[in-house]
Amino acid sequence: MAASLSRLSHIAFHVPAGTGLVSDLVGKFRFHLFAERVTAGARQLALRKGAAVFLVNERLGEPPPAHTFPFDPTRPALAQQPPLGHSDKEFLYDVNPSHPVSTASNVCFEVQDVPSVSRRLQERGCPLAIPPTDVTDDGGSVTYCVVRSVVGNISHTLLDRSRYRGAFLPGFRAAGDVPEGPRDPAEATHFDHITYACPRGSTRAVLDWYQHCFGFQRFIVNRQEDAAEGYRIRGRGVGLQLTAMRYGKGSEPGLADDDCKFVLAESLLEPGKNQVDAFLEQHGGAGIQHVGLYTTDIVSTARALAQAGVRFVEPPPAYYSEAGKAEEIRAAGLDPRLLSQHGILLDGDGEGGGRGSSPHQRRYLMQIFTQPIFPEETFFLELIERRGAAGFGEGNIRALWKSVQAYLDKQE
Ligand SMILES: O=C(O)C(=O)Cc1ccc(O)cc1
Repeated sequence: MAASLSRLSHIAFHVPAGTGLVSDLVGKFRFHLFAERVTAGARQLALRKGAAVFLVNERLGEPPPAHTFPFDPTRPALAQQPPLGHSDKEFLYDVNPSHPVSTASNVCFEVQDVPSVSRRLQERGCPLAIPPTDVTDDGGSVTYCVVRSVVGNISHTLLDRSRYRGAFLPGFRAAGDVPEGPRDPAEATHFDHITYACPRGSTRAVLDWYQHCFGFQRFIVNRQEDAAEGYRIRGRGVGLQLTAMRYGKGSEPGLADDDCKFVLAESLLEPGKNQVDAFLEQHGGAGIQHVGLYTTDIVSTARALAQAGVRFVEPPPAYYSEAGKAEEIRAAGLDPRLLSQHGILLDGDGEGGGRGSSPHQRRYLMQIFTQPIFPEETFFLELIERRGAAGFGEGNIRALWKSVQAYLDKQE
């Protein structure tokens, strides 16, 4: 039997000190710092927004921050590790990825029984980077292990925190201020999805690995999707293949609405620059390209984050005047001017959505994408509000793709 995952715990970044990630997450994205661990060589900070938790691992005492490190995308990433002077024991609960650029590289899950999950993974041929390990402090103890995935630098920490009552994990102390007052309108509730940028032709092997090791199951993101190939959007300058998967929870058959989905994105051979290939080149291989934060009120969330300084990708100028777009937005009970003011995209996912359907059938989603949050064209965040649509829509993806392509062309 595959190893069974209970729920997503957090997503971890690895960055050199001084990248500004923590101050951006707090000041612009309105995450709240709630726990920290500091050693001579590392700072680990846990930040929360609703149920979405990021762990930022900062390497201290390291010479140049990522944007001044002379990264050469034509050489293999692993040959270019910056000259670090710290031991790989500095980061608790993770392997040290020593990645040449800032990266989100660990998706951590809670599991019920780490030793049994580790045994199952080993039986399935998945070697552990860190075997089952106990960590204890005054709040109790946690057992964890780490497995490296088959995708670029992505690892998975698997942990059992059922015997722990502290702020986050043993070794961390509570930090930051607990937010007071009314609920923040910019609040996001949880991680909706995590999208991996994958090299061309690798999706099948990735799906097989997650299915084999963790019992992930494929799910359909759009009615137009081909069962063998995934959802392919191509032509007019776009070439993208999406395949989605999600984890089953042991004996529980379905997924709760707020469970995080995983999306594998590959570029298809089409002329011009694109977001997936730019990621692979500048990140130095496959990895987590973006994370979708779920909100129940995307207009308020986007407005609050923009006011705090978050920079979003601007949709192509013609997006809101495309045939039928304004009617589609009005039919959803929304004001096209309001969405265009904020740059929010609206689309059906091909399942009873979109134009021409009667209002009670309409299922749609709204999305807005941030610009990359590091100096490279790599990781970005997304806000997503779903009204019945569980997948993704072609219109939104085309709009994002075109905007990014125009931007990348200007960078030449
Ligand atoms: O729309 C989303 O959030 C997706 O996850 C689909 C997607 C994947 C990769 C891209 O470069 C752009 C869009």
